Amino acid sequence: MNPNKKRENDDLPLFETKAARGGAAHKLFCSTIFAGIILTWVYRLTHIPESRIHVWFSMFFSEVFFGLYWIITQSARWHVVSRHPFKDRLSLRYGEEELPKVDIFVCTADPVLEPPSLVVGTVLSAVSYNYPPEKLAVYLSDDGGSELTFFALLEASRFSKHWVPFCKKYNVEPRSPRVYFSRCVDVNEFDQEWINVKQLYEDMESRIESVARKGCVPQEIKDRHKGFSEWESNVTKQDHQSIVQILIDGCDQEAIDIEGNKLPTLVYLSREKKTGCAHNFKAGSMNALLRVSAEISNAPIILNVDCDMYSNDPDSIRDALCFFLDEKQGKQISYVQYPQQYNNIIENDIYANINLAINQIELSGLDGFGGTLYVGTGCFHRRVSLSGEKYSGIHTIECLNDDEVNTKKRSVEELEEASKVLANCSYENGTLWGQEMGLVYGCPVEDIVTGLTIQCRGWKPVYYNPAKYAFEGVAPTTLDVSLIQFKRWSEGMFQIFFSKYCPFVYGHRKIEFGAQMGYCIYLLWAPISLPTLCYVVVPALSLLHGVPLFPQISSPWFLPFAYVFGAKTAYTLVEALIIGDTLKGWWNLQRMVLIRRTTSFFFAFVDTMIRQFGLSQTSFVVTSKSVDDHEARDRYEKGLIEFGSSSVTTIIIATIALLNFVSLVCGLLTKLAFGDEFGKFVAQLAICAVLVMLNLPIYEAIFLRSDRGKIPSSVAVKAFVVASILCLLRIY
Ligand SMILES: O=c1ccn([C@@H]2O[C@H](COP(=O)(O)OP(=O)(O)O[C@H]3O[C@H](CO)[C@@H](O)[C@H](O)[C@H]3O)[C@@H](O)[C@H]2O)c(=O)[nH]1
Ligand SMILES: [Mn+2]
Repeated sequence: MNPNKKRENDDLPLFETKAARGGAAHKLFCSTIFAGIILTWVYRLTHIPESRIHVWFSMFFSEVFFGLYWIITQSARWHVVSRHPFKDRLSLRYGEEELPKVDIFVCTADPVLEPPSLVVGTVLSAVSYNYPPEKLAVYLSDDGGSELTFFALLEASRFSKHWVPFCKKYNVEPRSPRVYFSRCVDVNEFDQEWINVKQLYEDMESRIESVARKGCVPQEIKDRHKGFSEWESNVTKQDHQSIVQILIDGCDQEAIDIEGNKLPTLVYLSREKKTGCAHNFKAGSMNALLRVSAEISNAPIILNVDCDMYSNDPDSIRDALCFFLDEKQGKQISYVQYPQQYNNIIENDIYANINLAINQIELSGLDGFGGTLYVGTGCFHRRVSLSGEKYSGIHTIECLNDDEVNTKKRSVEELEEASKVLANCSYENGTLWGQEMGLVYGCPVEDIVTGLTIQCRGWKPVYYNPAKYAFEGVAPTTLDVSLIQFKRWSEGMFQIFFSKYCPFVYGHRKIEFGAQMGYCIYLLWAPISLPTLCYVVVPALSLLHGVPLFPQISSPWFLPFAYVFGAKTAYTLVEALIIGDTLKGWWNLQRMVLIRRTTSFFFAFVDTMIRQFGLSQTSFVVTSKSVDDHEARDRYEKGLIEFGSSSVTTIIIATIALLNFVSLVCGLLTKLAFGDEFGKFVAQLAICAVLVMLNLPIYEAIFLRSDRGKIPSSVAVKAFVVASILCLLRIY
């Protein structure tokens, strides 16, 4: 390292933080909406009717909830910041040999839902980062305890000898061979070498897939690697001993690729599972990874990705390091979170997977208050903060390179034996793992609650959203899977709200108030189902029964209602367009918000309530990342919603659609002729009309479609019955 160079560059920060523009106008506009909201409340309280008070108050309750919730969502829009790292300054300041070690954790849980060929794509993208290989170690945690996954990883360790030098030589991107080769068909970019590597990859993939199809590894293959002996006893997903296999030992001089360069360490881990012994899902797996990696490589920086989240940018480790290594602010940074992005989103994003508002605005807004979320994947951590230490200001780059483990120089076998103990069920008994150490247990969104505890210990996280995606995963391609995911999330978040971790209590005086509010945007997903259900049912029913719920169109009180609705809608639309969404994308999102709120969030609310009375246990339903059904895949690509088997969900969706359709038609027929009546019911007619427009694909799925993804007639009939009963109920 040139000392002069070092000096002239030393004062410059390694990253900068910019505040978003447009503050004042935005704040003024928000105040007018706020005033409108207050006026609607005033109207409800000053115009209480003499009869049917419960109906009136259900509307009032909903409007109060929506109003307060809207205020909460503003917290994430008040102080939006963006971060910009300077990689070039980093490389001027630190030589390659001075960079810290990085451990990469990949989690998988099920060889069927998460096909091993997908998992090794992610692993291969991790071993081929543009980073000194002797400083990298990649760990695969397999909660499925599957020999199929182990076989795939073993294959990948061999293929990496060809893949890593090939990537670096030709600067291949992205570095998941699965994605890379699926994208460029038949471009003989680098001639023979390209063809060779592609052939090697395809051979490997077909071996992995044929073994996966068989469901077991043939004996002659097993005989060739000692690791398979672990599966000689009866190994099942729920019951097996700890398995640790170091497939590539970075310290070994022989661990080199075909060009003679070193390779990163590669480890397979499957922690012990015992029936009757809580394993705490992904949090448990991450904690086992934390301990095992501390034994083997003990890097001060940890990158955590889900098995479907391959690295899309081979340089992102260096970006993340700019935050941790910045002389002034770096010390306090606990984690650097990247957005969750997907590579299978189609143009007509029917399930609204793209999450633009969350990724482009809300997480940056929370970052402005020092409270950006840890979302479980695509996140770089400082090991000490993830393991539970408080921020104390002493963790600097010198400590980062503190390297005592390697000096012990133990053999692979010794390391494996020592690591197995750390991955045993009993290891955590009587310790603070899962409470004060490592990821927090007992919540299906272990990531969110863990991020919160880290912030409350004095650390400051960073959210970094680069133009070039750093990670890409697989988004759900059926309605079922998408709703399962949202149910797990909303349930886990609501559970946090009710636990000792409620940000207003737990975070009091520890994190900023804006961050406490920002958390609640997500923590209150589940209960917002109630006012939403009220708003999609009550105005429609009241319209049918001739009960007006809103001020006359000629009354001045009509204005605040119209303004609040119009301004909020315009706000979300303009925001969506500014951050790069399309009109169609926004419209799809409105539909999905309606569906999520009335199904996933509602079920999550009910289940959380049941759990409060101790009647059920926390669970974690892993989502499927493979679409074997080609017809379903076609429908996804055509933008047709796939209504699966989950009938209760579909009944709710169809009932709401039918109810509002009937109310709108009857309402128009009976009210349109009488000018005075019409004026009284304009708002209710408008609500029904909006809901009917949002639900057009639902009517299509009931009446017009004939494919297998449509709403089955049996479900449609049930929805008819439920809707009719609702219409006949004399609650008025
Ligand atoms: O017992 C388990 C269950 C899950 N996983 C892994 O956890 C990850 C996430 O599971 P997935 O089914 O893909 O859930 P998603 O809804 O896509 O996950 C999001 O939400 C989760 C919290 O609900 C976070 O843990 C994830 O990081 C975040 O990407 C996957 O890699 C799984 O292999 C385990 O390792 N062990
Ligand atoms: Mn996932």
